[in-house]
Amino acid sequence: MIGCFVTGTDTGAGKTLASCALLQALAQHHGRVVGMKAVAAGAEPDSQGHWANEDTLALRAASTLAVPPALDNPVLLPDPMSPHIAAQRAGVEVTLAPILDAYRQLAAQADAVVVEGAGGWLVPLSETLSIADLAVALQLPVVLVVGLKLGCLNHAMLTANAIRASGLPLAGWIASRVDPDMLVPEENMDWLRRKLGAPLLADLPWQAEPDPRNAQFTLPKEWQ
Ligand SMILES: Nc1ncnc2c1ncn2[C@@H]1O[C@H](COP(=O)(O)OP(=O)(O)OP(=O)(O)O)[C@@H](O)[C@H]1O
Ligand SMILES: C[C@H](N)[C@H](N)CCCCCC(=O)O
Ligand SMILES: [Mg+2]
Repeated sequence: MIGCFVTGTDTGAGKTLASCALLQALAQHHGRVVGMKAVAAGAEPDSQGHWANEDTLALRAASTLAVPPALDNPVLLPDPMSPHIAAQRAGVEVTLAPILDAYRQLAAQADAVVVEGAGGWLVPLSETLSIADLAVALQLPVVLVVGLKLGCLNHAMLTANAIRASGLPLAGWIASRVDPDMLVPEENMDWLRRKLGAPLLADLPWQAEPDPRNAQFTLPKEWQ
């Protein structure tokens, strides 16, 4: 079973697009791949009028294994804001146990599980819990999505250092070209390639209408 935790340089870095593209790349080698939005903040009614999070719906569309919502999105908070505040406003406390339990159930059915975080690495889930704590509890290798724009070099290095300090391996990184007007993108990519110390798994071009099917991946050997 392959599992990984997708984090980003920030919210809006392109984690959902990258996670969907990663699911599709994994599906070329494995039959049952499933995405998980462990903690979602922000919900809208879906086509059947059920409340759902848009990242969860996108991950579902890129998965080959259909599972109940309690497994691919164990924590759904209505308000689109930092999860610790959304949870407070919903009158709930985010805890690890139900998320770990849902992940175990997914891992028992799937060949590959891609878990998307929320925002960046140190985003709070509660007064005492962060996204990093969740990734550590899951004991998953991490994929870092770098939203390629001015400022991302600092965010990428800080995040890579924090991931390694947590004891988890950085399995690779994905560039998502979120800013079509960025100056010297190739020079920035060159620096990240040399300094992040992990393989570039995919370089997602800027797309007016982002579609995960447009991605070319180089998966780590153990994921093929
Ligand atoms: N390569 C790209 N080209 C164009 N737009 C992109 C690209 N990557 C991401 N985007 C857009 O940037 C916006 C933010 O991306 P996205 O929602 O995937 O971020 P995220 O990291 O998943 O954030 P969150 O923390 O909310 O989960 C979206 O509208 C997305 O479609
Ligand atoms: C609501 C949003 N789309 C994300 N899911 C949550 C982003 C939290 C960011 C918190 C922060 O770092 O300030
Ligand atoms: Mg997302």
